[in-house]
Amino acid sequence: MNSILVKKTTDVLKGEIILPGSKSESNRALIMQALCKQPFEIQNLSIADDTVTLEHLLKTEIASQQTEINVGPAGTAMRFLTALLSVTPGEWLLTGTHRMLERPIKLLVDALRNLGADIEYTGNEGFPPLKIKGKDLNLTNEISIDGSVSSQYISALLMIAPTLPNGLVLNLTGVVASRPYIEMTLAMMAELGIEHSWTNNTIGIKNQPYQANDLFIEPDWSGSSYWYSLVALSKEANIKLTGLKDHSLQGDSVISKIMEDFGVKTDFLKDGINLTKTSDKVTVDFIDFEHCPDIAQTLAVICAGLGHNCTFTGLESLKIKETDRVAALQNELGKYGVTITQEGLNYHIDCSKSSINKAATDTFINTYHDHRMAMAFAPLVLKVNSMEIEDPKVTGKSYPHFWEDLEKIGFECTQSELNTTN
Ligand SMILES: O=C(O)C1=C[C@@H](OP(=O)(O)O)[C@@H](O)[C@H](O)C1
Ligand SMILES: C=C(OP(=O)(O)O)C(=O)O
Repeated sequence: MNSILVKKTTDVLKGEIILPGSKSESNRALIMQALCKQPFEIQNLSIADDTVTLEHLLKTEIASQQTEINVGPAGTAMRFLTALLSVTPGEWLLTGTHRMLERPIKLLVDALRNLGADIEYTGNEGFPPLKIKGKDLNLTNEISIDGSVSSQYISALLMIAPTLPNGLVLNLTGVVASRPYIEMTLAMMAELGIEHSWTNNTIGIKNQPYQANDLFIEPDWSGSSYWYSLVALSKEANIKLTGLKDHSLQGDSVISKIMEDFGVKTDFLKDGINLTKTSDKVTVDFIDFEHCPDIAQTLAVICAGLGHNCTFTGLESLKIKETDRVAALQNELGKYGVTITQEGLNYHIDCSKSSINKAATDTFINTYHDHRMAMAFAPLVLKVNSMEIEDPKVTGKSYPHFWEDLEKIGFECTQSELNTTN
């Protein structure tokens, strides 16, 4: 496996970055395109590996009735295709990477089975691979699902809902996590003419046709978080992120508000946003990530970089993502003496024994097949002089040109064959 040596060449960051399109918006657009009877265009589709994979699966493998459908590490593709293939005539084996086979899917499979789907586990009960026989789902049109584990299950059900003979009445139980992703799904469906009702915890969608309408994918706010981090950890910075808008479908756009408390100002321009560093002071010590789990790693590293003790909550879903992200953060921040300790649902980040900023340290960062581990840690180089990061290609999952963009604003990134046993 390769690694990348990242060095800073300046403390003053200036430049303009073009982020990839949102992978969440892109993957929804592709599923809806497959469900819509008339063609439409998707503009600014993400170049993320997960989106490229999903597009290939839909337009080539599923279209030509290949039986084995492998989503690789793409969680949304796994969950969205489980629902889509349940209503697509054919016999399918849906599988993914080793880690994907550890990511739970029982709640979604149970919900689909209650609607009438024919799905079997071919490995461990509750986990992919799944053997799916696609058919009409007409056992009932009203089901319940626990909303506290993954919003992806709910988005998957909602997207097929208008194609079900009697539509869908979906009751959400428990505390609904990652809610903005459900709102994103419904908002994009609305762009394609789909009406819904959402009263208390019940979402209703009648049987109705998707209506063709070209979709535009906004740049990725989750990917913007690494640039916010670079600005927060710099001495001086002025970075433009092209194309991002104030009113976004992406819940991770909340990063612009969160970062005000970390001394980063966001100016919304006609064609993007401008980030400037305004202060070294941090004015927040408790952050809830229940509705924006993908930016938790970024913020943990920002706190470590600024030597700021902080309590995080809403991290439950992090344990079932590309890796156990809480454990991964504990291991890698631990290399700098920063600890994360759990107390009930709260996680305390303690920098009192941190080696960051005290002396130049060359540390090897393991990435656990997780794009966000690599990208969340890279900005810390501003405080530690240089670091070596495992498996640079891992960023491809959402942001393939991340290292090139870092070089553009003045970092040296040198890829090398890894000869350690890390
Ligand atoms: O629907 C989506 O596009 C996503 C939903 C979130 O997952 P959970 O709902 O499992 O938290 C998020 O973490 C993931 O990166 C993308
Ligand atoms: C959790 C993520 O993706 P997924 O669940 O789609 O694999 C992510 O991109 O951070």
